[in-house]
Amino acid sequence: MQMVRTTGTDRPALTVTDVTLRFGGVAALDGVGFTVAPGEICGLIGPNGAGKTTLFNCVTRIYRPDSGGVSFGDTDLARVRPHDVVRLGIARTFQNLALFPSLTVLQNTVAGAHARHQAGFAAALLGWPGTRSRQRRIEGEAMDILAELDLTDVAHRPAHGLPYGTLKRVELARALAARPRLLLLDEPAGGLTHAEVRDLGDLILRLRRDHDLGALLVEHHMGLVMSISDHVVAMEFGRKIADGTPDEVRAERRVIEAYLGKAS
Ligand SMILES: Nc1ncnc2c1ncn2[C@@H]1O[C@H](COP(=O)(O)OP(=O)(O)OP(=O)(O)O)[C@@H](O)[C@H]1O
Repeated sequence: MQMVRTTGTDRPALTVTDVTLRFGGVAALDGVGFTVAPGEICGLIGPNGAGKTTLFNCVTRIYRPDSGGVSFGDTDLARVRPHDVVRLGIARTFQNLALFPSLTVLQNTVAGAHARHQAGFAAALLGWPGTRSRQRRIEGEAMDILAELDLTDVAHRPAHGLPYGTLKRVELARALAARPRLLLLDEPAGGLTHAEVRDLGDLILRLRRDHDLGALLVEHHMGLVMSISDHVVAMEFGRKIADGTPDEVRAERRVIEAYLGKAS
Protein backbone atom coordinates (compact mmCIF):
# COMPACT_ATOMS: atom_id res chain seq x y z
CA MET A 1 0.00 0.00 0.00
CA GLN A 2 1.16 3.53 -0.78
CA MET A 3 1.96 5.84 2.15
CA VAL A 4 -0.72 8.47 2.51
CA ARG A 5 0.71 11.94 2.11
CA THR A 6 -0.85 14.63 4.24
CA THR A 7 1.41 17.31 2.79
CA GLY A 8 2.37 18.00 -0.81
CA THR A 9 -0.12 19.32 -3.33
CA ASP A 10 -2.36 21.32 -1.07
CA ARG A 11 -5.30 21.67 -3.40
CA PRO A 12 -5.25 18.54 -5.51
CA ALA A 13 -7.47 17.86 -8.50
CA LEU A 14 -9.57 14.70 -8.63
CA THR A 15 -8.92 12.92 -11.90
CA VAL A 16 -11.11 10.05 -13.09
CA THR A 17 -9.53 8.30 -16.07
CA ASP A 18 -11.34 5.86 -18.34
CA VAL A 19 -13.00 3.99 -15.44
CA THR A 20 -14.89 0.79 -16.23
CA LEU A 21 -16.64 -1.36 -13.63
CA ARG A 22 -18.98 -4.27 -14.33
CA PHE A 23 -21.42 -6.04 -12.07
CA GLY A 24 -21.92 -9.35 -13.84
CA GLY A 25 -23.20 -8.41 -17.28
CA VAL A 26 -23.98 -4.78 -16.36
CA ALA A 27 -21.39 -2.10 -17.13
CA ALA A 28 -22.17 0.26 -14.24
CA LEU A 29 -19.30 2.45 -15.50
CA ASP A 30 -18.00 2.31 -19.04
CA GLY A 31 -14.88 4.34 -19.81
CA VAL A 32 -15.81 7.35 -17.65
CA GLY A 33 -13.31 10.18 -17.37
CA PHE A 34 -13.42 13.75 -16.05
CA THR A 35 -11.57 16.10 -13.72
CA VAL A 36 -12.70 18.09 -10.71
CA ALA A 37 -10.28 21.00 -10.56
CA PRO A 38 -9.13 22.30 -7.15
CA GLY A 39 -11.81 24.39 -5.50
CA GLU A 40 -14.35 23.57 -8.19
CA ILE A 41 -17.94 22.45 -7.60
CA CYS A 42 -18.64 19.66 -10.08
CA GLY A 43 -22.20 18.38 -10.44
CA LEU A 44 -22.67 14.74 -11.43
CA ILE A 45 -26.09 14.10 -12.91
CA GLY A 46 -27.92 11.31 -14.70
CA PRO A 47 -31.09 9.26 -14.48
CA ASN A 48 -31.50 6.40 -12.01
CA GLY A 49 -28.99 3.64 -12.69
CA ALA A 50 -26.63 5.93 -14.67
CA GLY A 51 -23.66 4.95 -12.47
CA LYS A 52 -23.28 7.99 -10.21
CA THR A 53 -23.20 6.10 -6.91
CA THR A 54 -20.86 3.48 -8.36
CA LEU A 55 -18.50 6.26 -9.41
CA PHE A 56 -18.66 7.78 -5.92
CA ASN A 57 -17.84 4.37 -4.51
CA CYS A 58 -14.78 4.13 -6.76
CA VAL A 59 -13.54 7.50 -5.48
CA THR A 60 -13.99 6.43 -1.85
CA ARG A 61 -12.42 3.04 -2.64
CA ILE A 62 -15.48 1.02 -1.66
CA TYR A 63 -15.14 -0.36 -5.20
CA ARG A 64 -12.04 -0.86 -7.28
CA PRO A 65 -12.48 -0.22 -11.02
CA ASP A 66 -11.95 -3.16 -13.38
CA SER A 67 -9.87 -0.80 -15.50
CA GLY A 68 -8.94 2.85 -15.55
CA GLY A 69 -8.17 4.78 -12.40
CA VAL A 70 -8.90 7.61 -10.00
CA SER A 71 -6.24 9.90 -8.59
CA PHE A 72 -6.23 12.80 -6.16
CA GLY A 73 -3.32 15.09 -6.95
CA ASP A 74 -0.47 12.70 -7.67
CA THR A 75 -1.86 9.90 -5.47
CA ASP A 76 -3.37 6.90 -7.22
CA LEU A 77 -6.40 5.99 -5.07
CA ALA A 78 -6.12 2.31 -6.06
CA ARG A 79 -3.03 2.23 -3.84
CA VAL A 80 -4.75 3.79 -0.82
CA ARG A 81 -6.68 1.75 1.76
CA PRO A 82 -10.37 2.74 1.92
CA HIS A 83 -10.16 4.14 5.47
CA ASP A 84 -7.12 6.25 4.48
CA VAL A 85 -8.96 8.11 1.71
CA VAL A 86 -10.29 10.65 4.22
CA ARG A 87 -6.73 11.36 5.41
CA LEU A 88 -5.86 12.41 1.87
CA GLY A 89 -8.48 15.14 2.14
CA ILE A 90 -11.57 13.51 0.65
CA ALA A 91 -14.67 13.34 2.88
CA ARG A 92 -18.19 12.33 1.96
CA THR A 93 -21.77 12.64 3.06
CA PHE A 94 -24.26 9.82 2.61
CA GLN A 95 -27.60 9.88 0.83
CA ASN A 96 -29.26 7.96 3.67
CA LEU A 97 -27.28 9.59 6.48
CA ALA A 98 -24.52 7.69 8.29
CA LEU A 99 -24.75 9.17 11.76
CA PHE A 100 -24.63 7.36 15.10
CA PRO A 101 -28.22 7.88 16.34
CA SER A 102 -27.47 7.63 20.06
CA LEU A 103 -24.43 9.94 19.97
CA THR A 104 -24.87 13.68 20.27
CA VAL A 105 -24.46 16.02 17.32
CA LEU A 106 -21.09 17.09 18.77
CA GLN A 107 -19.92 13.48 19.20
CA ASN A 108 -20.94 12.66 15.63
CA THR A 109 -18.98 15.66 14.40
CA VAL A 110 -15.94 14.72 16.48
CA ALA A 111 -16.11 11.21 14.98
CA GLY A 112 -15.53 12.86 11.60
CA ALA A 113 -12.43 14.63 12.91
CA HIS A 114 -11.02 11.40 14.31
CA ALA A 115 -11.31 9.78 10.91
CA ARG A 116 -8.24 11.75 9.83
CA HIS A 117 -6.08 10.62 12.76
CA GLN A 118 -4.36 7.29 13.08
CA ALA A 119 -5.33 6.53 16.71
CA GLY A 120 -8.80 7.87 16.11
CA PHE A 121 -12.08 7.58 17.83
CA ALA A 122 -11.39 4.38 19.79
CA ALA A 123 -8.31 5.90 21.46
CA ALA A 124 -10.34 8.92 22.52
CA LEU A 125 -13.15 6.77 23.90
CA LEU A 126 -10.65 4.59 25.76
CA GLY A 127 -8.86 7.66 27.15
CA TRP A 128 -5.40 6.74 25.91
CA PRO A 129 -2.56 8.94 27.27
CA GLY A 130 -2.14 12.18 25.38
CA THR A 131 -5.59 12.01 23.87
CA ARG A 132 -7.33 14.27 26.39
CA SER A 133 -5.84 17.62 25.30
CA ARG A 134 -6.18 16.66 21.66
CA GLN A 135 -9.77 15.67 22.33
CA ARG A 136 -10.47 19.13 23.81
CA ARG A 137 -8.94 20.81 20.79
CA ILE A 138 -10.92 18.63 18.39
CA GLU A 139 -14.14 19.36 20.30
CA GLY A 140 -13.40 23.07 20.10
CA GLU A 141 -12.94 22.84 16.34
CA ALA A 142 -16.11 20.75 16.06
CA MET A 143 -18.08 23.40 17.97
CA ASP A 144 -16.78 26.03 15.53
CA ILE A 145 -18.05 23.93 12.61
CA LEU A 146 -21.42 23.44 14.33
CA ALA A 147 -21.70 27.21 14.80
CA GLU A 148 -20.99 27.72 11.09
CA LEU A 149 -23.79 25.32 10.22
CA ASP A 150 -26.19 26.87 12.73
CA LEU A 151 -26.17 23.71 14.86
CA THR A 152 -24.89 25.08 18.18
CA ASP A 153 -28.31 24.78 19.84
CA VAL A 154 -28.48 21.03 19.15
CA ALA A 155 -24.79 20.23 19.81
CA HIS A 156 -25.55 18.21 22.93
CA ARG A 157 -28.72 16.53 21.68
CA PRO A 158 -28.61 12.94 20.38
CA ALA A 159 -28.90 12.70 16.60
CA HIS A 160 -31.90 10.43 17.07
CA GLY A 161 -35.14 12.41 16.86
CA LEU A 162 -33.75 15.57 15.22
CA PRO A 163 -35.53 16.85 12.08
CA TYR A 164 -34.28 15.43 8.78
CA GLY A 165 -33.03 18.79 7.48
CA THR A 166 -30.99 19.23 10.67
CA LEU A 167 -29.50 15.74 10.35
CA LYS A 168 -28.44 16.55 6.78
CA ARG A 169 -26.43 19.48 8.16
CA VAL A 170 -24.93 17.25 10.87
CA GLU A 171 -23.74 14.93 8.07
CA LEU A 172 -22.07 17.92 6.48
CA ALA A 173 -20.52 18.93 9.83
CA ARG A 174 -19.13 15.41 10.29
CA ALA A 175 -17.55 15.51 6.83
CA LEU A 176 -16.13 19.02 7.35
CA ALA A 177 -14.54 17.99 10.66
CA ALA A 178 -12.16 15.81 8.63
CA ARG A 179 -10.85 19.07 7.05
CA PRO A 180 -11.38 17.90 3.48
CA ARG A 181 -10.02 19.52 0.35
CA LEU A 182 -12.76 17.74 -1.60
CA LEU A 183 -16.28 17.05 -0.36
CA LEU A 184 -18.28 14.25 -1.95
CA LEU A 185 -21.94 15.12 -1.52
CA ASP A 186 -24.36 12.27 -2.21
CA GLU A 187 -27.82 13.73 -2.91
CA PRO A 188 -27.62 16.38 -0.19
CA ALA A 189 -30.95 17.89 -1.30
CA GLY A 190 -32.86 14.60 -1.05
CA GLY A 191 -35.85 14.94 1.29
CA LEU A 192 -35.36 18.69 1.86
CA THR A 193 -38.01 21.39 1.41
CA HIS A 194 -37.66 24.07 -1.30
CA ALA A 195 -36.45 26.61 1.26
CA GLU A 196 -33.96 24.14 2.72
CA VAL A 197 -32.57 23.38 -0.77
CA ARG A 198 -32.06 27.10 -1.45
CA ASP A 199 -30.27 27.48 1.89
CA LEU A 200 -28.19 24.37 1.13
CA GLY A 201 -26.97 25.89 -2.14
CA ASP A 202 -25.88 29.06 -0.32
CA LEU A 203 -24.25 26.95 2.38
CA ILE A 204 -22.22 24.82 -0.07
CA LEU A 205 -20.95 27.98 -1.81
CA ARG A 206 -20.05 29.54 1.55
CA LEU A 207 -18.22 26.39 2.71
CA ARG A 208 -16.28 26.25 -0.56
CA ARG A 209 -15.16 29.83 -0.02
CA ASP A 210 -14.43 29.65 3.72
CA HIS A 211 -12.81 26.20 3.76
CA ASP A 212 -11.06 26.44 0.42
CA LEU A 213 -12.44 23.13 -0.81
CA GLY A 214 -14.00 21.66 -3.91
CA ALA A 215 -17.04 19.42 -4.17
CA LEU A 216 -18.34 16.58 -6.31
CA LEU A 217 -22.09 16.79 -6.05
CA VAL A 218 -24.32 13.85 -7.02
CA GLU A 219 -27.79 15.28 -7.14
CA HIS A 220 -31.16 14.84 -8.83
CA HIS A 221 -32.30 18.36 -7.98
CA MET A 222 -31.49 20.15 -11.24
CA GLY A 223 -32.13 23.61 -9.81
CA LEU A 224 -29.45 23.10 -7.17
CA VAL A 225 -26.89 21.48 -9.50
CA MET A 226 -27.24 24.08 -12.24
CA SER A 227 -27.15 27.04 -9.86
CA ILE A 228 -24.02 26.17 -7.86
CA SER A 229 -21.86 23.96 -10.12
CA ASP A 230 -18.92 25.40 -12.06
CA HIS A 231 -18.93 22.30 -14.20
CA VAL A 232 -21.42 19.49 -14.76
CA VAL A 233 -20.83 15.90 -15.89
CA ALA A 234 -23.88 14.01 -17.18
CA MET A 235 -24.05 10.23 -17.32
CA GLU A 236 -26.42 7.66 -18.77
CA PHE A 237 -26.11 3.83 -18.70
CA GLY A 238 -22.60 4.03 -17.23
CA ARG A 239 -21.27 6.42 -19.89
CA LYS A 240 -20.47 10.10 -19.80
CA ILE A 241 -22.79 11.89 -22.23
CA ALA A 242 -21.85 15.52 -21.50
CA ASP A 243 -19.22 17.51 -19.65
CA GLY A 244 -19.16 21.31 -19.52
CA THR A 245 -20.60 24.41 -17.92
CA PRO A 246 -24.18 24.17 -16.62
CA ASP A 247 -25.40 26.07 -19.70
CA GLU A 248 -23.52 23.78 -22.10
CA VAL A 249 -24.80 20.62 -20.40
CA ARG A 250 -28.36 21.95 -20.18
CA ALA A 251 -28.33 22.58 -23.94
CA GLU A 252 -26.89 19.18 -24.86
CA ARG A 253 -29.41 17.13 -26.85
CA ARG A 254 -28.41 13.81 -25.28
CA VAL A 255 -28.90 15.25 -21.80
CA ILE A 256 -32.30 16.67 -22.68
CA GLU A 257 -33.35 13.30 -24.07
CA ALA A 258 -31.88 11.28 -21.21
CA TYR A 259 -32.67 13.38 -18.26
CA LEU A 260 -33.90 16.91 -18.23
CA GLY A 261 -37.38 15.97 -19.42
CA LYS A 262 -37.98 14.36 -16.05
CA ALA A 263 -35.94 16.76 -13.93
CA SER A 264 -37.32 18.18 -10.69
N1 LIG B 1 -23.74 -3.81 -6.03
C1 LIG B 1 -24.29 -3.94 -7.24
N2 LIG B 1 -24.51 -5.14 -7.81
C2 LIG B 1 -25.04 -5.27 -9.04
N3 LIG B 1 -25.40 -4.22 -9.81
C3 LIG B 1 -25.23 -2.99 -9.31
C4 LIG B 1 -24.67 -2.77 -8.00
N4 LIG B 1 -24.60 -1.44 -7.78
C5 LIG B 1 -25.09 -0.85 -8.88
N5 LIG B 1 -25.47 -1.77 -9.79
C6 LIG B 1 -26.00 -1.50 -11.12
O1 LIG B 1 -25.11 -0.59 -11.73
C7 LIG B 1 -25.82 0.41 -12.46
C8 LIG B 1 -25.47 1.79 -11.92
O2 LIG B 1 -26.04 1.93 -10.62
P1 LIG B 1 -25.77 3.20 -9.68
O3 LIG B 1 -26.41 2.90 -8.37
O4 LIG B 1 -24.35 3.54 -9.69
O5 LIG B 1 -26.61 4.33 -10.45
P2 LIG B 1 -26.99 5.80 -9.94
O6 LIG B 1 -26.74 6.71 -11.09
O7 LIG B 1 -26.32 6.09 -8.66
O8 LIG B 1 -28.57 5.66 -9.69
P3 LIG B 1 -29.51 6.42 -8.62
O9 LIG B 1 -29.68 7.82 -9.14
O10 LIG B 1 -30.79 5.64 -8.69
O11 LIG B 1 -28.86 6.35 -7.28
C9 LIG B 1 -27.30 0.05 -12.33
O12 LIG B 1 -27.65 -0.72 -13.45
C10 LIG B 1 -27.35 -0.77 -11.06
O13 LIG B 1 -28.43 -1.70 -11.10
